Parts: sequence; structure tokens; C-alpha cells
Amino acid sequence: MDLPFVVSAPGKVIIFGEHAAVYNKPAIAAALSLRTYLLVTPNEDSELIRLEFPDIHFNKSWRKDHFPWDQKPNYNGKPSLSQELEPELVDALSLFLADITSPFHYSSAYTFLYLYISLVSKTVPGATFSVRSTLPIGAGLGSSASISVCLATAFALLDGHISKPTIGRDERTLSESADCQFIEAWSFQGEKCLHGNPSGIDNAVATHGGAVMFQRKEGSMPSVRTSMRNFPSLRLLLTNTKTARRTATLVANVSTLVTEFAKTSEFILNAIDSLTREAYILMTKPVLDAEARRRLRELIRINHGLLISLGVSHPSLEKIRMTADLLALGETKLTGAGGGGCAITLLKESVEESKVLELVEELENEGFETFETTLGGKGVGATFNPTLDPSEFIKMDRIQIEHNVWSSDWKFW
Ligand SMILES: Nc1ncnc2c1ncn2[C@@H]1O[C@H](COP(=O)(O)OP(=O)(O)OP(=O)(O)O)[C@@H](O)[C@H]1O
Ligand SMILES: C[C@@](O)(CCO)CC(=O)[O-]
Ligand SMILES: [Mg+2]
Repeated sequence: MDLPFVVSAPGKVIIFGEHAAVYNKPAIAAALSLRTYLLVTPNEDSELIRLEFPDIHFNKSWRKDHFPWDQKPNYNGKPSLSQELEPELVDALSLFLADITSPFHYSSAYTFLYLYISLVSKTVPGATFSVRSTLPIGAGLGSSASISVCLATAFALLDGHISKPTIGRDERTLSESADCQFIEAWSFQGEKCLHGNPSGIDNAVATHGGAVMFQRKEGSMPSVRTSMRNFPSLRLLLTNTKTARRTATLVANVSTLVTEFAKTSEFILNAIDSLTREAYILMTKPVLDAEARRRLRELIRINHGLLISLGVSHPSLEKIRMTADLLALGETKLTGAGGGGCAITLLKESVEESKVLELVEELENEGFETFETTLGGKGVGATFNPTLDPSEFIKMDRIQIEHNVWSSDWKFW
């Protein structure tokens, strides 16, 4: 594969069903226009692998021959995909990465190496991997899944496991490519490195884009992903509390609660299951009339209440909800793993723009950040021969990335 190239994958919002998704309940999510970008450039020293992750203030270089290649999973020309992460490689990497003390740096380096060693042959020349995200990191918008998809895609391209993409920005395909399935499956391994126990919804949306209802199945059964092609246009306000949290911790906390209060949690998870299914029926109606929109807002409120019961809200998220409630503009719920991060407010259709601006101003005065973004964005894509200098790329802001990088000739799988 000729270098340089850039791959990119979107973040997502979960509209209904987060956390319950981990317990095999359905959830509904849509891709965002905010994305992660990974630039791959050649190194003069082809033995060197360089990571540049400025969004989390982390750079690292390794010599390739120091990697624990003897733990590379069985490899007969194709990478071998196991149900669980390969325990020998996991062990070897925990020794290899023992000098990294920050859990945020550690999980990114670990995901990078797990996927690199699994997907790339020892003989492929080293490169520099520079990652930039226009998404807030660790804020409930699927940054971990979008970086996992970018890494899995770049590594699969480097070793020729997938072909170069051919579908233009405005072209649509009905069938799903084997390359896309490969990327989804390997990015799920990446999410396991970052999360522990992901449902797979975030990396599915980051791979395929659009909007989906997703349900993980038990054991070796494949997950069910139903594309929602007529996803209704929703008036959503996205607010970031800027309270840092890790999805891995929140998912683990819910697991403790589900074990300790098994019966009660079952009712909560079943209630989320039921409201997500009702939301799906409403959202796939040919026309989302005023009554259906009112019910959707109610379901948002109920879903948030149930997430509070699971212990994954946060005072900062409640502040957003109270601010929006006081102005009576719509209904608010956390999105993603919660514990901080982002909330969505589903605004009433009748609300005037001036009222929304009033809400935005109040939220920003509280120190929160609001986002305007569109839903249902493109999935994983790539652009080849970009004229991008890595030292400039890592310093660009969101607007510059969207203007200079996203504006070029992208192809999708
Ligand atoms: N641009 C990036 N550069 C480096 N690491 C990143 C980047 N984006 C995400 N990560 C990794 O993903 C972690 C955040 O993942 P986490 O699952 O906790 O949050 P999220 O994916 O943003 O939210 P959610 O899972 O609720 O949607 C970071 O701590 C970091 O390890
Ligand atoms: C909290 C969770 O349901 C969504 C995180 O975006 C975890 C997952 O489904 O992997
Ligand atoms: Mg995540």
C-alpha cells in the first residue's frame, strides 16, 4: 500500500438503549458528522513505528523488532479472529507497555499494538500514525470506536486484507461489502481493548455510518444490525459537560449493580428494551407526526430516568437536564456511557430558534459546550496521496480539519 493515506470514521450518538445494549437489549444509534482521522506516513527508518496522539497528549515510538511477534495469533495468510482477545498477546502486551502509567495512554497504546500485531505482518515497513479527532474524547460520542475503526482499517490496508475503497461520497450501495464486515469485526476487538465488555454498537455505527437499531446476541450468534434508512430528522441539541469519565469504568459499575440487584436490574433493562422497541416503531413510521414526536420525547425522559437508576448519570448531566426542563424546550437524556460526557436534548418542533439560543447561552454560562452536528453521517472512508504534512495535521483545529482534510476526495467501503 502506497503511503501516505488518511482513513476516517464517525462518532455516534446513542438515542435509546445504552448500557442495556451490553445485556443484549436493542439500542438505536446514529453516526455523527464529527469524526476521527488517522494519517499514515512513511518513516525514513522503516523499522520504526511512531504514534502521535495529540488529542490525549501522547506520543510514542517503538522499534518493530521489539514487538512480541511470537504471540501473534495463528496466521495462515489471514489474521485469525477469535471470540475473546487472545490471552497470550494480552499478557505479552501488558509487560511490553508496563512503563505507561496513564490509563488513557495505556488503553490507546494497547489497542494500537493489539490490532497492529494481529493484522500487520512483521515485514511491512514501519510508519507514523497520527490521529486527530473532531469529537470530544471520552465524552459519550464513540471516540473509542471511531479510533478503533481507523486503526483496524489502516492496518488491514497496510497488509492487503481489504481492497482500496471505491464508493464515492454521494453513491449508495444496497449490499454490504466483505471489507466493511472485516473492519467491523476487527474494530470490535479494538473496542474490547478499550472498554472491556462492549456491545459492538459503537464500532458498528463507526464502520457503516447512517443510523441503526443494533442488538448483540448471546455467545457466537452474530449481532443483529438493522439499518434505519428513513431516519427522521430530529431537532437535537448535543451538550458536553466536559466531565471526564471512562466507559470501561461505567460499564463495570453497571455490571456490579446488575449482579447485586439482579431482579430489580432485570426490570430496568427490560423497561429500556421496551422503550427502545417503541421508539424504533415510531421512528420508522413513514411520517413522524406531532403525537409520535411527543411520545419520542417522553421515551427520552423515561430512558434517562432508568439510566439514573443504573447509577450512570452525574450531577453535571442533571444540571443540563434541569436547565432544559426549566425552559420547557424538550426532553434530555445522557448519551453513551454517562458519568459525565454528553447529553442530548430532543427539542420540541414548535420551539423558536431564539429560545434554543437562550438555552445554549445558559448551558455555555454553566461551562458546558454545545454542538451542532448532523446525524446519519458516512461510515469509514479513506483518501489517498493527501498533501498533508503530519506536523501541520496534528496542530489543526476542528474547522481546519473539516475544511482541509474532509473536503478532499474520499472513498468509502
Ligand atoms: N483521538 C484519540 N486519540 C487517542 N486516543 C483516543 C482518541 N479517541 C479515543 N481515544 C481512546 O479512547 C478512550 C475514550 O474511550 P471511551 O470509550 O471511554 O469514551 P468514548 O468512546 O468517547 O465514549 P462512549 O464509549 O461513551 O461513546 C480514550 O481514553 C483513549 O484511550
Ligand atoms: C455504555 C454502552 O452501551 C455505550 C457506550 O457508547 C457500552 C456499549 O454498548 O458498548
Ligand atoms: Mg467508547
